[in-house]
Amino acid sequence: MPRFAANLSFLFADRALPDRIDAARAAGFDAVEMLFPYEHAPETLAEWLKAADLELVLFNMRPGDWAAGERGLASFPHRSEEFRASVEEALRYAQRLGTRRLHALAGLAQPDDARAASAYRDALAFACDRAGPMGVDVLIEPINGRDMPGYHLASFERAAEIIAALGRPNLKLQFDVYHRQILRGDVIRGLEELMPLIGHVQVASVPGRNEPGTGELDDFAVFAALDRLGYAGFVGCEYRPLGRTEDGLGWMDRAAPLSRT
Ligand SMILES: O=C(O)C(=O)[C@H](O)CO
Ligand SMILES: [Mg+2]
Repeated sequence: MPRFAANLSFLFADRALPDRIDAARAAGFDAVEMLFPYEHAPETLAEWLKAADLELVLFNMRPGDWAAGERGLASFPHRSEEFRASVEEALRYAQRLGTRRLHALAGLAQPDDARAASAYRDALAFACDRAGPMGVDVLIEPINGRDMPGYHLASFERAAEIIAALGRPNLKLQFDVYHRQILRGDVIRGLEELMPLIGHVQVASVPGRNEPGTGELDDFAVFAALDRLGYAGFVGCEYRPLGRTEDGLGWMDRAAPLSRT
């Protein structure tokens, strides 16, 4: 079964970050991911993670003013300096924390806005060229318009086209099973077709975005497909627990009965 990473922006969210880290370890995770690490110095985060023997496998570049509703900078031509600074900052964190995957959020701009599309490609090329020599992948994630209305990247086909067009080996797809099911369905076929492009997978039930196994999809069949396809990366648990996180982790025993100690 795949290796699961606890998303610390979603799981154990009723406590402070150091306690979330400890809780993830206590629950049997070896790896974690989070939306944004920037409230804490990288040295502090590195200490907390080391003490819990956890790997931080993914986080996002700064998205602009998240609290004000911004959802990324990469598709705004007039904010390219800010985007580039966010790449440098994320790479500083990644180097200190040993993180090999950074998600670049596109921002809220119509998918058919040609200036936004061109700025997005330029921004991704810059990020990849900076990250490549450091062994870091840049990820792009199609996000459904119900959760994020107006998001620039709302199509798996378009994500694949951008990856092909840019020709950067470290530009990868973040395949979130939850978004895929809402945007497109055909999840396992999507994994089969897109596997060579996939750098990270995330999971949550549909439609509730809760624990795997609580929605309309057979998430365990999806995990089995990842194994069959030889997926060697992580599956981020990016779901909203229905109750206390610990009380809802029974799905992990069903998914990977031998991996929790
Ligand atoms: O919303 C998601 O699915 C994500 O993975 C992003 O990081 C959004 O911020
Ligand atoms: Mg996601």
